[in-house]
Amino acid sequence: MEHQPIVAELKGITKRFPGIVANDNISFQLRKGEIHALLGENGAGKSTLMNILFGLYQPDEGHIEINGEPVVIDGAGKAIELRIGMVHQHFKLVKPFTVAENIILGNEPTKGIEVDIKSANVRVRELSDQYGLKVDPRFRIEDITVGMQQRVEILKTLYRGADILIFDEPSAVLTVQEIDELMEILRALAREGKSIIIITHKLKEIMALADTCTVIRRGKVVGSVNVKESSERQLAELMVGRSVNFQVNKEKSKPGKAILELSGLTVQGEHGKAVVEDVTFQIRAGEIFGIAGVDGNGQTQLVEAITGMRKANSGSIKVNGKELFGASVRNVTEAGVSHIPEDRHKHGLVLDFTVSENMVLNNYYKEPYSRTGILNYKAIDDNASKLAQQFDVRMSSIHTEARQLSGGNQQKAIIARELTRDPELIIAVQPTRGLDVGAIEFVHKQLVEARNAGKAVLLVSFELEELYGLSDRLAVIYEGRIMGQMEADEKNEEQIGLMMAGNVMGDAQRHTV
Ligand SMILES: Nc1ncnc2c1ncn2[C@@H]1O[C@H](COP(=O)(O)OP(=O)(O)OP(=O)(O)O)[C@@H](O)[C@H]1O
Repeated sequence: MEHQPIVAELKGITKRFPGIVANDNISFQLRKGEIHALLGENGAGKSTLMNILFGLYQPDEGHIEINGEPVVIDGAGKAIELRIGMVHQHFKLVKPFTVAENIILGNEPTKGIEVDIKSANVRVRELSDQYGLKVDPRFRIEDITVGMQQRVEILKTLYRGADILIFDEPSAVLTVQEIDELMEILRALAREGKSIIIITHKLKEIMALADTCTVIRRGKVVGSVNVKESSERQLAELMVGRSVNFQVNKEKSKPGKAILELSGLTVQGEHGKAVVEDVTFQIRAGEIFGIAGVDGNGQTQLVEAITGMRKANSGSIKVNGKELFGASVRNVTEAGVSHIPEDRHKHGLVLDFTVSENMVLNNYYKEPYSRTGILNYKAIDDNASKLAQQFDVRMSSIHTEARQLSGGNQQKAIIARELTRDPELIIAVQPTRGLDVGAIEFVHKQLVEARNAGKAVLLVSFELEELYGLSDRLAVIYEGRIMGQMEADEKNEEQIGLMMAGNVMGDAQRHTV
C-alpha cells in the first residue's frame, strides 16, 4: 500500500468533550484503494474521529488534508463535496420510499421541473451492478432486509461520488451470510480504487479484509500495523494493553430446579401467521441455555413474549413456578427476570436520562432509591458509581446523558444493571454486540459466574462461537419452531447447522437430551 498516494490525512486531531479527551493528538493516513481498519476499546474515540472526518464534529486542534490539500470540513455537505461518504450504524432511510427515491433524496435529477425517477433508477442499477450490490432500485425500504438497507446506504454514498467511504461497525447489524457478502462488496470497492475506513471490533474481519489497522487506546494512537504481518492476538493485545483470553472457561454445569418453563408457547405475527409456534423448553437454575438460529426466525418475538413486551396467543410461561402468560413487563421484572435487550436504544436505555438514572430504571421506586415516594439521589448515584467501576463503563461522569456514551459503553451499562439485580432468570440477547474483545471476555465471565451462582440464563446469539462457548445446552429455532435441543458441544455443530437451515433432527437423536 505504501506506493499508493495518500487520499486523506488527519494531523494532530484533538477533540474534547466536557470531562474527557475523546481524541488526543491523533494522526491517521488513508491511501488510495486501501481498506483501513480502526480498532480500539469501547470509548477509545473511533466514532468521534470518523465523525470529525465526515464533518459532524469540529476538532479542537489539528487539521485534515484531502489529496494533499488542507480542508475544513464543517458539515456533511462539505464532506460529500470532498467525496467522503459515511455508512452509519443506524441507517438514515425513509421507510415508505423506494430504494431509488432514498438514494436521490436531496440530490434529485430533474427533467424540467419533474424529478426524473427513470434516470435515477437507471443510474442506481448501474452502480449496483458495478459493485455487485444486487439492489433493485424499485423496492421499498420497508420491504427489504437490513443487509439490503445497508447496501442502499452504500449506494447513496457512491451516487454522490464518494471516493472515501467510512463504515461504522457495519457487520454489527448483519447476519453471518450478509457479513460475507459485505466483505465481498468492500473488496470490490477497494479494487475499483475506493479507499475504505472500517470501524470494527471483529478481529477475524480485520484479518480477512484489511490492509492496515490503526489501533486507538484512550484517545491516542498506539500503533498502525500492516495486517498481513500481524495476528488477532497481537491486535487484541495492542488494543487493550494486556493479553486477552478468547476462550470461555467454565466447569460442567450443576443444574438445579426449573426456573423458566415454556410450554406450547405460540405467538402470532402481524399477518396472523405464527411467528413462534408451540415452543416448549425448560431452563434450570445454574445453566446457560442458548438459542441458535438465523436471525429472523422468531427469536425476537419469543423473547418479547417471555418478557411481557408482546402478547402471546397461547401456551404457558412459568418463572419459578409462577404463571406469567399475559403479565406486564413490570410483573415479569418483579418475578425476577433480567433482560439485556436486542435493541439497546429502544428498550435498554432512556437516552435522555443520565447514566445514573438509567441504572435504576427497573427499581427506582424501591428502597433505598425511593422512600415514601421521594427519590434518594445519593443512593442512586452511589449505585451508578459502583456499577460503572465494577463493569468498567467509561464516560466522563455518571451524570452524562446515556446518549453521549459510546455504543459499547451503553451496552456495558445495561449489562451492569441487569446482572446485578439479583435475578432468577437472565435473558441475554446478543449481549456482546458492539463490545471490544476485552469487554467480551469480561461479560462472558460475568454470565458464567451468574450461572455458577445458580441463575438460569437464556442466551440468544448469532455468534456461533459465543453460543458454543457459553451455553450448556442449546435449542435450534427455525421459522418459529424448535427443531431440536442438545448439549452445546462442538461435535453437534454439523447437526445444529442443518437444523438452522430447517432440517429436522432424526428421531434417535431427538431423545438424547
Ligand atoms: N457528544 C458527546 N458528548 C460528550 N461526550 C461524548 C460525545 N460523543 C462521544 N463522547 C465521549 O467520547 C468518548 C469516545 O467516544 P466514541 O463514541 O468516539 O468511542 P468509540 O471508540 O467509537 O467506542 P465504541 O467502540 O463503544 O463505539 C467516550 O467517552 C464518549 O462518552
